[in-house]
Order: sequence, then C-alpha cells, then structure tokens
Amino acid sequence: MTLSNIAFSKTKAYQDLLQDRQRLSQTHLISLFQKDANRQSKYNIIDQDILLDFSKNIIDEVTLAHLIDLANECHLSDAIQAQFSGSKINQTEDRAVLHTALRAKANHSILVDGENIIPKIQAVKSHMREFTNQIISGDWKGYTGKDITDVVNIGIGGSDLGPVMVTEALRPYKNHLNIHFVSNVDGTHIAETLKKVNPETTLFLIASKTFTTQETMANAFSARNWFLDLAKDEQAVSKHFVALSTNAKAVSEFGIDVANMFEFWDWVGGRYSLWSAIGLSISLSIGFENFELLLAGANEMDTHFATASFDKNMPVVLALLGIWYVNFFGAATHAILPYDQYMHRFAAYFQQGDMESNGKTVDRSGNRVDYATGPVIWGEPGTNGQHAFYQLIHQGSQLIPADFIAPAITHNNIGNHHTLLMSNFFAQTEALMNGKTKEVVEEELKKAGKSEGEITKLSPFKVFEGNKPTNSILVKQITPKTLGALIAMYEHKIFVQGVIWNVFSYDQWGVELGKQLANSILPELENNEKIHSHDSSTNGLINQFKAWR
Ligand SMILES: O=P(O)(O)OC[C@H]1O[C@@H](O)[C@H](O)[C@@H](O)[C@@H]1O
Repeated sequence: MTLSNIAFSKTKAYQDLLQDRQRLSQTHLISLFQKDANRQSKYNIIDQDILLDFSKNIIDEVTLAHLIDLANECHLSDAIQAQFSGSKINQTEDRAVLHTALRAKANHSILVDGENIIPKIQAVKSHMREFTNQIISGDWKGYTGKDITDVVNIGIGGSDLGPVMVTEALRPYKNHLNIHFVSNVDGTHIAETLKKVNPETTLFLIASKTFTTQETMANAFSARNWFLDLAKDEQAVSKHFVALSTNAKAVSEFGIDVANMFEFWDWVGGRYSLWSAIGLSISLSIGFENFELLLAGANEMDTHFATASFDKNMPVVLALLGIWYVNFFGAATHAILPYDQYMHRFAAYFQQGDMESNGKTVDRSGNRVDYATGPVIWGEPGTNGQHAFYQLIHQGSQLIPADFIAPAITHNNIGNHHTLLMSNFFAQTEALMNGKTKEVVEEELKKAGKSEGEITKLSPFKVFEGNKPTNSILVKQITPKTLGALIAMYEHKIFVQGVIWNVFSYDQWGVELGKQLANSILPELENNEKIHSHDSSTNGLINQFKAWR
C-alpha cells in the first residue's frame, strides 16, 4: 500500500475552498458567532482530557465540509491505514513509518518485511525499565562505587529536542537525577556542561539514530576524552557510557559495549523518536512508569486519530485548518503558544517536527508543487510572548493563525498566579477575534477626557481589526499521559498535512547539502592558506576568519 498521488490544487475541494474564501472574505468571526448560537458546541472536540475549541476560526459548515472533502479526495483514510499498518510510505528512503508501533499495546502485531516488530520493541522497553530502575535506585554504580547523580544526553535534532521538551514539560514528575543535554557542536555546550558534573557520578547517553552525526560524535568523543583523563581507566567507560542508536557497528567502534546499547530501528524517524530508546533520558528523569504513561497517552491519541470521524478528529481538524490558512489566506507562519512555563520548548520541538517534515516543494511524483506547503512554526510561552511579539499578531499586516494551549490545573498553585495566567489565555483569543472598533476606541478616549482633536489623531492606532483565527487547546492538567496525547496530536496533524500537500513528510533531504559543504570546507580551515575555491563572499569570510583566529 503506497500513498496516493493526488495533486492538491487540482482537486474539486480546492476549487470549492477558493470560492469559500471569496464568500467569507467580508465575513467577520463575530458575525459567524452571532449567526449561529450553537457555534461553540459544533466546533469543539473533547477527548482524553483535552478540549480543542476551534470555533474561533474563519469557517462555516460549508467550509468545514469542503475541507473534509479535501481530505477524502486525497484518500486520507487510506494513508492513515497505510502508515499504521507499516507500509513503506517513506518512499524516498524505502522505509515504514512506525513511531505509532512504539506506543502500541504489547499484544498488538505489526509486520515489517514479514516480521512482527512488537516483541523487539517490548524487549528494548524491558531493558530500558531495568536500566532506569538500576540508575534511579542506585544499584548501578559508577567506577568508584558511587551512585549516578547526573545524566548527560548527547544528541542533536530528533535525538535531543524531544527529550529536552518532554523532560522540561514533565519537571513536576522529576526524581533526584540531574539531566543535562548537549547538542551544539560549539564547544561551549559540552564545556559548560562538563563543568557541572563529576565523572564518578555521571552517565553519558550518546543518542544518535545513525551514530555518524558530526556534532554528536564530536561531543561524544570530547566527553569520553574528558572522562578518561579523569578516570584513567578504559574499563570504566562501560559504567558511564551507553548508546541509543540503530547502528550497532558504529556503537561498538566508538567503544561502547553493545550490551549497553538501547536499540531502535530505521522505521522510527529521528523527529518522531522520543517514544523509542531515544526517550531513555525521559525515563531516567521521571521513571519508567511515567514514561509508559506518556506512551499510553500517545497510543490513545493514535486510536482517536485512526477511528474518529474527520469532523471530530483533533489532528485532522487542526491539519485542515492549517491548510485553510496557508493555502487560502496566504499565512506563512503558525504560532504555538503554550500557557505553561514547563512547556517552554514545545514550539521549538515542533519546529523540527513540522518544518523538517513538510518543508518541501517537490510532490510525490517528483514535480515541483504549485502551492504553498509547510508554514514556519514558532512560539514562546504565554504570557512572555504577549509582552514581546503579540503586537504583530494583533495589529501586524501578516495573518498568524495560532494555537493557544493551557492546563486547567497547575502544578504550582501559588497565590492567584494560575488564574492570572488563565485570564490572559482566555482574553487573548477573545481579543484576537473581536478586535476593537473605531467607535469603542473613540468612546474610551472620550471617557479618558481627550479632546476631539486628540481622539481623531489617536484612534486609528488604537483600533484592532480582530478576525484573527485561533485554536484553544485546554488540557485538564499536563501529565505524562496528556502530554503524550498532545504530542501525538501534533505529529498526526503534520502527517495529514503532508498527505494533502502530496509531499513525503518522513524524509529530510534538505538538511544534507549544508552537511556536505561543511565537510568540504573543514579541511580548508585546518591550514593558514588563503582560500580561492568558493564564491567571493564565502572566500572572503573564510579568509577573514583565518586572519582573525
Ligand atoms: O539521531 P541522529 O542520527 O544523530 O540524527 C540527528 C538529526 O540529524 C539531522 O541531520 C536530521 O535532519 C534530523 O532529522 C536528525 O534528528
């Protein structure tokens, strides 16, 4: 079973949606609410302690029906089925895409090349459980007999962002272990981290799907050298270095015993790998039982995605709304705004998740697309964002659809902080929708005692057009389970958009060119000769670098 190959812009639904866009061009969100007393309940999905309210979007029933037609015309149901069943839908790399299998129930069966992969997933999980328990309990000792106190995850991209985001989001569930992350090849990152840890009590997780990534290998070798300089014993490495990888050969060449390797497989995409052995830092941080709850939450979202009708399907609705704004309103970006300080890396995580997946311009037949695809994803936690960039969302010239995410229950009930936070959460989407008319502005200025002249001068700047679309995602509480569901919801959203845009969401050829060029420039930096082999800009920069270093 392969993915269908439907040109999105040639579908009937696309034409219908163009007309909807025309029809709604003069319609304000406020009037959509005024026209339909049931609007809130119609555009609302609740599942697994997550409420998605998408009523503040510029859609009506006809538009939603056309968006769903679009999904059907692009054979979305078949695509979902193809992904979940292990078809090799990552065609450019000839791989299945089965992060969903990592969180499937133990009695499930999913075949890849005729082999049921569930038993081997379970075997790695047992290894993770056992190892996690040994480290947390102190049964696992460092080379001088001391307990492990610090864990350093060395990885980049998908081998870093997911674990960082989740360990931060689930800090309230954290145990005594200090978890550090080193990703950047900038020596500062590893140097500053090593200053904080003691070799006798530190465990390094070398996290790399390929075990060839330049940044990760450089950091891993530096960590190993630092460790050996202090421990002065090769034998000690096995107690302090473990690998999370698909590449056993490279792991043992690095000097890590394969018994200390936590395996995963090529059908787990890097940016979808936090559910695999790459999640070991998460399991160490919050305990394996909580890690399993994270997987269970994601699994429940998988079931929701695979079974709910499209109009009641959170990932599908989010994906269709995203397409509505990217392709029919020209929105170039999409903001993810968590009103939860612990979720401060959530948007950064989905920058990779979304932009590395759908940042493509070639369709599944190898032709250039004639429509926009993946938007720029960005965001910061509320309310910090309000005091920084919300100005542009409210009054700027760009349309910026935004997801507002907040927990009803906080982990830190201090004074009235949570109600203060939530009042902002509710107020912002209301303000973005309603805006403020000239009449209201003038009335306010009048009440403030301004003269007629001042009112005329000031009022244009104080008017808010409103009509800015938002999704509100209210979560009962951020727990391992609900966080797992939220992440899976966004993962599936990305997949749905890729299906409809007719791009391959699970490869990432676009990151290769820079790597290739860096490899060819590297030897040129290792001597003091003047460089002439590039364009004049690159030559000039390299030569100035050499002159200054
Ligand atoms: O886990 P690895 O193999 O070290 O790869 C890390 C990252 O490497 C990048 O080159 C890829 O674009 C990412 O998708 C990937 O997550």
